[in-house]
Amino acid sequence: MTVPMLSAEDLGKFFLSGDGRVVRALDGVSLTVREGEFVCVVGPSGCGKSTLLRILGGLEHPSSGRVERRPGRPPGPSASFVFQDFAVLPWLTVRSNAAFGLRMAGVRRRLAEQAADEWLRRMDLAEFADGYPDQLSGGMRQRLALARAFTTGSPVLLMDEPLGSLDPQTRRLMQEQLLTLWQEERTTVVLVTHSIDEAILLGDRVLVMSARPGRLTDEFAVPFPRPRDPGIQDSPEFGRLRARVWDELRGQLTVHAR
Ligand SMILES: Nc1ncnc2c1ncn2[C@@H]1O[C@H](COP(=O)(O)OP(=O)(O)OP(=O)(O)O)[C@@H](O)[C@H]1O
Repeated sequence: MTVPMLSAEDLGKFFLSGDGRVVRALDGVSLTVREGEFVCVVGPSGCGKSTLLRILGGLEHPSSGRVERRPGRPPGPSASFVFQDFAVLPWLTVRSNAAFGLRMAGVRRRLAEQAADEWLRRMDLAEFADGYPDQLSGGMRQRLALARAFTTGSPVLLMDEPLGSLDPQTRRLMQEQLLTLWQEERTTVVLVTHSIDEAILLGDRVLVMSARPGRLTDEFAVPFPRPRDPGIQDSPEFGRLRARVWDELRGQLTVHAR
């Protein structure tokens, strides 16, 4: 748990908006994510959470600062993304979608599909393997997106509000499933969410970001032992931590609203 898997030092990011203005999205963001750690990031809308995740995963270059990732073990992509909008490919079968990340990494079809089938089974999607994503419900499509990310065997999963478009009941079930899966896999995860409860339920640490330009303003260690029972959400200790995180986040929202 002590080996750094991913670290960012003094990240800054500027964008040029459509009307020629400079948008400062991130400023002085430094963080270290240890191997096997589950880190959640909360912050006001538009504060740069997705930008941070994209930079951590190498989809975007920072304007300043740097990111260091430990090379993947076993060889393969160094990070896999899971997005809110499922990002499944409608013209590919469910199996080919699950195998997609590995295929893109150059793994032969048969091996990639074997790995995909195993993850589809674990995600209760085995019977849909030959079907297409439009035959799946929203929750099932998001399970498919998770299956694809886990199938890659990538040591780091970067999740951008992965459960954000699910209805509350499905979201709760998915949180429980993610909790169980993570406990089995211990993959290093950075997850962006708007839900404080989700961040505390899933994470080892909750990082709070300021309104734009995004900076990390505070972090909270989550004291609940693993394996975690989703029932902890009803405990007084959970309530107290929720209140502390909300206090910090509300400060940032208020600054933003002024
Ligand atoms: N490619 C881009 N070009 C111009 N501006 C961008 C680009 N990407 C992001 N931005 C701007 O940078 C800021 C941070 O965006 P980002 O999507 O990272 O925020 P966020 O915290 O993930 O937002 P939300 O919570 O609403 O998903 C926003 O003002 C956004 O408009």
